[in-house]
Amino acid sequence: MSEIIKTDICVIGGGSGGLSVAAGASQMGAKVVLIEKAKMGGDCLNYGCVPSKALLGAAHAAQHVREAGTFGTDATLNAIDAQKVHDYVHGVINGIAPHDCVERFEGMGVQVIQGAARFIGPQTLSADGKTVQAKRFVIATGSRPFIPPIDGLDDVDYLTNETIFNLTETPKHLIILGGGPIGIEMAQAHRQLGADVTVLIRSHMMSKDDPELVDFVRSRLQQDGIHIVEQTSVESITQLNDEIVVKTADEIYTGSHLLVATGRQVNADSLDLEAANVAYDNHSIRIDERLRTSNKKIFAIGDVTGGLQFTHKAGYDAGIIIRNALFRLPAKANYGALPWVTYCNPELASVGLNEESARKEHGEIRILRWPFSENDRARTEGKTHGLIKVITTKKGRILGASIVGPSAGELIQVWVLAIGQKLKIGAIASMIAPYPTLGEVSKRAAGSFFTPSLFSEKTKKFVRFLLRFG
Ligand SMILES: Cc1cc2nc3c(=O)[nH]c(=O)nc-3n(C[C@H](O)[C@H](O)[C@H](O)COP(=O)(O)OP(=O)(O)OC[C@H]3O[C@@H](n4cnc5c(N)ncnc54)[C@H](O)[C@@H]3O)c2cc1C
Ligand SMILES: NC(=O)c1ccc[n+]([C@@H]2O[C@H](COP(=O)([O-])OP(=O)(O)OC[C@H]3O[C@@H](n4cnc5c(N)ncnc54)[C@H](O)[C@@H]3O)[C@@H](O)[C@H]2O)c1
Repeated sequence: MSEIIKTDICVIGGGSGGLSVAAGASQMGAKVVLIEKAKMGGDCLNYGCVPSKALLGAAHAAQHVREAGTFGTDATLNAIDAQKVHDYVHGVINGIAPHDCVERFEGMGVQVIQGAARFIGPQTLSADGKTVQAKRFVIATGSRPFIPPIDGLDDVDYLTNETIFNLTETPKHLIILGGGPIGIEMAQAHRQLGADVTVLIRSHMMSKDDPELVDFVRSRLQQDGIHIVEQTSVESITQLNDEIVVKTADEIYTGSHLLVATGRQVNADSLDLEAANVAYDNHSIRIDERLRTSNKKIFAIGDVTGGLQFTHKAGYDAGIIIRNALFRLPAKANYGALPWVTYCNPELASVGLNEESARKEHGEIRILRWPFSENDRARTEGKTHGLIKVITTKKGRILGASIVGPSAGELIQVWVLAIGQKLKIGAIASMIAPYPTLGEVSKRAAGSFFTPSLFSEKTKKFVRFLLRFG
């Protein structure tokens, strides 16, 4: 007979979403069981956000040295030690890991089971030889790399986000399949760390972002020396000794390493969801606005629900779960003010509607732009490659904002607040921004909403009229 554990909440998956639910629920007095089959911290800590941003940190450090001459500094980049870069990346992971570890969660009162969970009934699951019965379940099992069915791919040694951060040598020539955030961040990181890089993309690079802003990223990557091939179709892949040969409809590419970054596959298939009456398909577990699955006692959050797949989205979902499952409030998820950022140089950050979707939803819109080349701080720092683009209604309600440029991920936050709080453009235009800061681009773009009426003939006439009275 297996041990039977009865609990208030059982969370499956110890990644960004699951850990947030477990920590919140246990600290608010619920009895919580957390089941994790691999590494605590999930993708973000071990194979995602943290190692990718640490690798980019190392790459940008190398690039700063290469570009130091612009500022009159005589610096030479002598060598990049790939083993030390690897150790740096893993040092960063190890530094954050205690925050997500089993001991910390057990210290909060969470019972952690290390094993793979699978449902054996609508309110029962099994993991590590134990049976767990819970009032509510939360599925937070994340996603894994989607491997496309390309002829020969299964027979070559390819990398994914789960293995690329283990490299201790710089690839001579890295071929990347995919031009989403993983492909683009990894392309720049490896190029700036000394590899030749070719990116092969079925559609356009960063297709979820505004093409006008993506142009800035594309030109910078090309300037870095990255070979980007868009709208191409990979027909076959073979390995000849140490060389990987990728054949497209028009060309043959030969590289030393291959990274597959062609999207994600949700981790739903091994949970025996049929036993729990939870509906799902290859792309996601089906949920309603309250993040309940087709079994109302079982919630699903984060990557496994498909759609937007970000750590802060999984964290936001966790808050919705706490309100629904613990406080019995009918809280609904609303992703209208959920930002996303690709952390290459220049960064590209967005929130809300883009130009195309805003036109579809609102008809007549206003588009406000301000280039970083007109920003004094960007000039002093030599970082003028970029643009802010803001979309409003005719009356000035903010619908969306995108920024490509230095620190875009930081600068977008004022727009996240504005959209979340339904502020009008005048709120940003009237903000006093310290001089000289990059953030002035937001104020200047917002201010441009009023330029046509403020400096119009009508205003001039009115001012001249008022001046007649002394
Ligand atoms: C290379 C890369 C870079 C990224 N960079 C960013 C970034 O900069 N910013 C950002 O916001 N997002 C980024 N992301 C996305 C982010 O990592 C994910 O959106 C986030 O980790 C999703 O959290 P989650 O809790 O849904 O899933 P995960 O963090 O993947 O956690 C799921 C956990 O469930 C476990 N699990 C699965 N099945 C079972 C089972 N049957 N039983 C028990 N446990 C199970 C897994 O082992 C895993 O630990 C990046 C992703 C990648 C791949
Ligand atoms: N900075 C961040 O927040 C960040 C960074 C990395 C990853 N992520 C998350 O991880 C998710 C997955 O990232 P991703 O880049 O793998 O996926 P993606 O779905 O965003 O992009 C997939 C890319 O692969 C291309 N593609 C698909 N099949 C192909 C084929 N057969 N040959 C060539 N190209 C092909 C597509 O055209 C597209 O460019 C992202 O959507 C995001 O949610 C976020």
